[in-house]
This record gives sequence, C-alpha cells and structure tokens, in this order.
Amino acid sequence: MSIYRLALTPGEPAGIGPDLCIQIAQQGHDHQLVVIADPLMMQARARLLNLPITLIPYNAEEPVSPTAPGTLWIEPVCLVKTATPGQLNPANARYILDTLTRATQGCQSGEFAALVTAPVHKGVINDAGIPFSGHTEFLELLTHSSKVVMMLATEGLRVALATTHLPLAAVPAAITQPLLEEVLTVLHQELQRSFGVHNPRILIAGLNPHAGESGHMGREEIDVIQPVIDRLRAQGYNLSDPLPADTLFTDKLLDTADAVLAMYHDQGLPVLKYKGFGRAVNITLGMPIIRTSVDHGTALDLAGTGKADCGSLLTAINYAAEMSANRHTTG
Ligand SMILES: NC(=O)C1=CN([C@@H]2O[C@H](COP(=O)(O)OP(=O)(O)OC[C@H]3O[C@@H](n4cnc5c(N)ncnc54)[C@H](O)[C@@H]3O)[C@@H](O)[C@H]2O)C=CC1
Ligand SMILES: NCC(=O)COP(=O)(O)O
Repeated sequence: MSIYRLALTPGEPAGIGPDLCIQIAQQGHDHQLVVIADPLMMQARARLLNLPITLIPYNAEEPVSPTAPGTLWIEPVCLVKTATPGQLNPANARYILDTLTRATQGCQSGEFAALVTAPVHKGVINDAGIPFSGHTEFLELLTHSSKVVMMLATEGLRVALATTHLPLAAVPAAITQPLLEEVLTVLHQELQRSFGVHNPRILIAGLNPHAGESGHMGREEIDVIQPVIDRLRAQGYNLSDPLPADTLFTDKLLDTADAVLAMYHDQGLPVLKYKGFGRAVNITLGMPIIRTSVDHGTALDLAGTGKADCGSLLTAINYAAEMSANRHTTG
C-alpha cells in the first residue's frame, strides 16, 4: 500500500483534539501524520497527559514517510492566547480556522492526500463573531464546492444527511427537490468513486412519521421526495421509496443497502452513534479534496485527563488513507 501524507487538525485547543493526536502518536502510523497546530500547546498537552512526544518540523520538500512511534510532524500555526483544557476562549477562534485553511490549501495543491479533523466547538467560534456552523459548511465554501454531503460511517452502516446543522423548525422548508437531487447525486457518485461501490443501493428516509401515512401525516414524501426518486431512478439510480424512519434502521432493510439518506441530523446520527460511537467516521462528500473526521465533539469535560478514547480519530485516519487509495485507483 502507498504511504500518504495526511494533514491532521487538532481543532478546538481547549477540547480533546490535541489529546487524541498525542495519544495516537504513541503507536506510530503507516502514513505521514502532519499536525497543523501550535507546537507549544501540543507539548504542554503531552506533559499534562504524561505522554512522550517529539514534534518533527514538517518540510514539504522531504519524501513522504511513515510516522514513528512517539512522533508527529508539525506545521506550526500559533495560538492567540494560551489554551487551558476545558476552558473555551473565543480569542482562539481565528487560530482554529487558520489551521483548517492551511490544511485545506495543502490538500488542494496536492501537498497532502487528505485532511483529517478533530472536533471544533461551533459555539465559541460564533461567540468570536464568526458565522460558522461546522467544518462541513466551512469546507464547502473554502473549496468552492457546489454541494457537499455529510456522511457518517461505521462497520455495517453509512448514514448521509440531506440537511446538516439547522434548527429542527427550519428542516421542512429546506427539504426541496433541487436539494435532494444534488445530495443524492453526490452520495451516489461518491459511493462509486471513494468507496468502490459499483451500483449503490440507497435507502431514503421519509421526513414524517410513517413516511407521511399516504399524505395523512405530511405531504413532503409525495410532493418533494418521491418525484426526485422517480427522476433519478430513470437515470439508473438504485433508490428505495421514502421509508418510515423508525423501521428503516433494521437489519432486514440495511442488509440490502450501501447507505441510508436521512432527512435531518437527529434522524440519522443517533442510530449511527448507538451502533458505532468511538469507531465511526464523519466524511465530507462532494469536495475535490478528501476530508474525514471524528464521530464526537470537543468533550471539554475530558480534555487533559487522558480519559478520551482515540478510536474514532484512528478510524478517521484509516478511512482517509483508504479513500486516498480508492481515488487513485478509480481516478
Ligand atoms: N467534528 C466536529 O467538529 C464535531 C464537533 N462537535 C461540537 O462539540 C461540542 C460539544 O458537543 P457535545 O454535544 O457535548 O458532544 P461531545 O461528543 O463533545 O460529548 C458528548 C459526550 O460524549 C463524551 N465523549 C465525546 N468524545 C469522546 C471520546 N473521544 N472519548 C470518550 N468520551 C467522549 C463526552 O465526554 C460527553 O459525555 C459542540 O460545540 C459541537 O458542535 C460535535 C460533534 C462533531
Ligand atoms: N454532528 C456532526 C458534527 O457536528 C460535525 O460537523 P462538522 O464539523 O464535521 O461539519
């Protein structure tokens, strides 16, 4: 297998992201992990965790090489204020976005094969006066992508979302035919391109209880979702009808499928996280670059304690490498 150079952003400096990067470094990795972060913050966190870490200055001109145990490559970006684990500081919001921007530009130029992100705290970035609702939306803008799709995956289940970080009250109006058509197109094409699924079968959740009960409990299934399904089926897509979400997530149906499309965040993600929290990955589909992330948030309660589980970050790194290999194969 090829060795890939992966950009790793630790995210919110008061959260568990820096801890997880230091934890995974202990065992080394087959790929080159380049952390884009403040080196003093990373060293301070390693001391707090009582874990050894050697930060090797990253040089893009040197050959790509695996990550030896106890080391990480580092591309320095400086914090504005010293970070205290567990204590958010809006003064560091710009730093977080700067690390993401540097990593994304490196992916766009081909310097990095993929971007792997640890969690950010959306609220503290907003408290700094910066509109931000998630990596997904931020990266869509940064990469000038017309439509990106959030998909979480764990062993045996992939769940993509038609809408992401919206108040629940705003969801029905956001579910439009053009949106669904774009989301399903991105999902179908990425399952082929990044996951090697030739003719993906996608199960589609309805929006309303019992998928609208033939229009008696809501008409979105009839007026919005079904017409899109019919159009895409005519182009060869393998799609279910809108299914009642409460029974969609059962083995009988899931065993036949490559992915599920949920209509909103808390319709799909609780099921995925119940099945695989700590072993799941969040992937942004539809961009020219590969981006994977953890399945959890900043866990401020665990920062600096050594109790955070690094399983999801390892899963995200492994998916980034596999997707890099798949894209090289399928072009
Ligand atoms: N990819 C990203 O950047 C994500 C960021 N977030 C952000 O994180 C912040 C906090 O969100 P919450 O809803 O509190 O979710 P959270 O995932 O940070 O915490 C929920 C619970 O899970 C535990 N937990 C989380 N990660 C863990 C790990 N690696 N090992 C062991 N236990 C872990 C926490 O201790 C807490 O009890 C929010 O601002 C949210 O927007 C949330 C999800 C993903
Ligand atoms: N619930 C998923 C989440 O909040 C992660 O969002 P993003 O930062 O990856 O866009």
